[in-house]
Amino acid sequence: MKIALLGYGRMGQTIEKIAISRGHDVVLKIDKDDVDYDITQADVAIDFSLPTAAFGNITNCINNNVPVVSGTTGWLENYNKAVTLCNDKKGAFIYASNFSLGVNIFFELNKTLAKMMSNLKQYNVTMEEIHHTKKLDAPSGTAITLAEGVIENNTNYNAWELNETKNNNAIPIVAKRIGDVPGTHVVNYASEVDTINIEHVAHNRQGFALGAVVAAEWLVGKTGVFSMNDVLGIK
Ligand SMILES: NC(=O)C1=CN([C@@H]2O[C@H](COP(=O)(O)OP(=O)(O)OC[C@H]3O[C@@H](n4cnc5c(N)ncnc54)[C@H](O)[C@@H]3O)[C@@H](O)[C@H]2O)C=CC1
Ligand SMILES: O=C(O)C1=N[C@H](C(=O)O)C[C@H](O)C1
Repeated sequence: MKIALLGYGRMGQTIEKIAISRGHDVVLKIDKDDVDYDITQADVAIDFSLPTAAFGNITNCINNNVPVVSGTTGWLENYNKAVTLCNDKKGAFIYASNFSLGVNIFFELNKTLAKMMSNLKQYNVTMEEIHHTKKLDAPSGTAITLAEGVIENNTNYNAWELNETKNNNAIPIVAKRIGDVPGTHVVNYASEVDTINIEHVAHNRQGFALGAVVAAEWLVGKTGVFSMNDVLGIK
């Protein structure tokens, strides 16, 4: 496959190595100063750019009929517009807050635990995410997906809040920025007598990058808006 990388930072460079090792050609490496390029030379584009750049990159791909995978976080106020455009143009698009297989299993574990805890009002849920100091957005996209997983499956919560909660029905998410941490997420249920924690720790960026390349391989030839659950066959 001919792959365009939209964003050639930490993730773009990791994805390039994995794409080449799987037999693909990286035909475009687009970063902030590249404004004039022909996206149609690629079979598929993979966007890991900035919150302010992702929506423009995604719409450019859809408008040019190039399937696009995006892992950029922090731009989701425009997600529904991207979905509408993709459906109107009969394009192909996948966004995931986290492309790693392990986190996608963790998302399912989180939903199951949230359901089990729904009737146990003595437990309060909190979340913590830890990332490197260069990360621009907070809370992480993954923490937002985890919070949404609790809200959909546990009637005690209907919102999330960053750092402090003023609302009893909101899930507090604490965001920490430390060194070069690739990504750690903890979901914690605490009562007066005990605590249950589930935790995912990324050891490096390889899992995110491999998942994005696998998603790109899966997307080519399809029409529609998809999720990592579609790629991984998770119901
Ligand atoms: N969904 C997932 O599995 C993962 C998502 N991410 C997200 O991916 C994004 C990128 O992360 P990193 O690579 O660590 O960041 P980074 O800062 O290392 O790379 C982003 C690159 O995008 C470039 N850029 C700026 N404007 C651009 C434009 N208009 N078009 C293309 N590139 C442009 C920047 O110059 C930079 O080189 C972040 O939003 C991060 O949260 C990161 C890891 C995993
Ligand atoms: O910025 C990062 O590095 C990461 N961002 C994603 C997020 O916001 O959830 C995924 C991963 O945790 C790494």
